[in-house]
Amino acid sequence: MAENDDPTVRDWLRGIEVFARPLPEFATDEAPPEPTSLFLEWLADAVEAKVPDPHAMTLSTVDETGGPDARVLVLKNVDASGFQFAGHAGSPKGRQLAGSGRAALTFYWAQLGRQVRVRGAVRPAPADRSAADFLARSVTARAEALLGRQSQYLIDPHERERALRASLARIEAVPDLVDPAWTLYTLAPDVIEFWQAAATRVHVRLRYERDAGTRWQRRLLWS
Ligand SMILES: Cc1cc2nc3c(=O)[nH]c(=O)nc-3n(C[C@H](O)[C@H](O)[C@H](O)COP(=O)(O)O)c2cc1C
Repeated sequence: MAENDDPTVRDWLRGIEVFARPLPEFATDEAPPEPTSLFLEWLADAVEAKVPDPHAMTLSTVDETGGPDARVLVLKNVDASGFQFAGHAGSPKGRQLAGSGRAALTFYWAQLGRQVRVRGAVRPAPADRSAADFLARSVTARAEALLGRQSQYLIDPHERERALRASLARIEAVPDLVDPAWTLYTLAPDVIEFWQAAATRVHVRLRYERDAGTRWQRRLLWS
């Protein structure tokens, strides 16, 4: 059978409805001059609509060969400096962020038919802020991070259990132990797009682009 030639799967996928629910209107002429307040408004709407894990987002990066990579992370904060998230500097995403210095974030809030896309330069936060983020994590999450082996092959699950126990013991002995490789990153956006689905399929798109200064330009996009 040729690739992608299974009519059962194709028909099954085609039969799944998309955007078949009441969706909000997006009055772009009422959008604020800067995107942060609109993002926070949409995030609050997602919380209100009980979207599961509304602060989960896809972080996209490129590796040293230009190959794309992506994974889901939680958003830690948003302020005038940008979007913050945290991870291990020695992980694949940490190495990719250090290499290219740029990334993209994607949020999708299905209940509301809303997508937000963010692009920009990424910088590590000062060590004290990364440390504070690390110490705010659960003991197990800290113990796991201290292993510094994220995304490596796991050959022996028993070795992982042993290493985790040793890591937990280190934290018990020194409760404010910090992994210096745990890093809070800030993505300073230069482009943010707000995308609102419509049942008519005439979707509404508004893109904020930062000009050479710090001002934002708002532009509608074809859908
Ligand atoms: C909902 C959700 C939230 C996650 N949050 C984080 C996070 O905040 N930081 C993190 O390093 N990994 C987080 N992960 C795990 C990442 O998706 C990923 O597996 C891990 O960071 C390794 O990625 P890498 O190999 O690209 O470095 C989360 C996964 C999910 C599904």
